[in-house]
Amino acid sequence: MRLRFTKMHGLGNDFVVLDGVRQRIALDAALIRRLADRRFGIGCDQVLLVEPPRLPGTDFHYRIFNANGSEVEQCGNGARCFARFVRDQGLSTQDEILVSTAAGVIRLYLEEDDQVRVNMGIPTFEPAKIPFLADAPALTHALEVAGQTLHLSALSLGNPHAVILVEDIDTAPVAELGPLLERHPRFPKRVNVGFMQVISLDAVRLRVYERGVGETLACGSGACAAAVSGQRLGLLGPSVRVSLPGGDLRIEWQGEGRPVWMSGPAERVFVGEIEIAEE
Ligand SMILES: N[C@H](CCC[C@H](N)C(=O)O)C(=O)O
Repeated sequence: MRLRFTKMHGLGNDFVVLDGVRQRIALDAALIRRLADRRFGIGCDQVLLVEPPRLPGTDFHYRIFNANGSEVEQCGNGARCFARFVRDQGLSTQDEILVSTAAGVIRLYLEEDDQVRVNMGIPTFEPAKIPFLADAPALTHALEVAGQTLHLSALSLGNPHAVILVEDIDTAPVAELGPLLERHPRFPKRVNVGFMQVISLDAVRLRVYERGVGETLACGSGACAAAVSGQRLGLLGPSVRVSLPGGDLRIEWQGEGRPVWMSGPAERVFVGEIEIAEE
């Protein structure tokens, strides 16, 4: 069977986007891993599946799969590419698109200058969503990792994030600490790990070791998690430029109980077809 796909990226965080509205697609973890494989498949950090709406008042459903085949609740860079995809494919003519995900409903806005703005929902510090915070939602928590005591913040944007403050992201031990934290027992659903260097009240540099992938060139939900954590620590204001290795995102948050807004680009790279085994 031939499966049509579109290759896209948000600041180098790259995706295979599948139209599940006009083609019937049965995805399983093995097929996801094959599509994501940079040698034996197409290659991407995540596979995004566009599906017909499941909730009244929404325009689409959005499923997200990490390269390791795990299905997850949220993908910020992917949401921007989702909006660009449905417009380019003629699946929608709207500038505002309401999409249900495993984490709830997100609202996407296509803007003139090829930017996409996303209401990423309200960050939560509830232990039910981020069990790490079961011992009271303090602002930072000490955690022993590889003989070091790390001080990290933790929160959920639908998907789980830990954020560590570092002096310089260029020398941050991302490759060493990322995998150890990603699968630390205190994060039973594993976790995305952000290493944040605060530059000023409205600018940070960030690297993210993503759950189910490894370090990516950018992480939209990770940028939101970093900006929210920094604001709660009194280090950042309500509007932050987050500079990731792949480029910059603008993140805005008006405080507890309010949604986080993310603005940034979404690019299409190529379209193609891949042979997959019949069902
Ligand atoms: N690795 C993430 C999903 C993708 C998030 C990232 N690509 C983004 O732009 O938010 C997780 O397992 O929760």
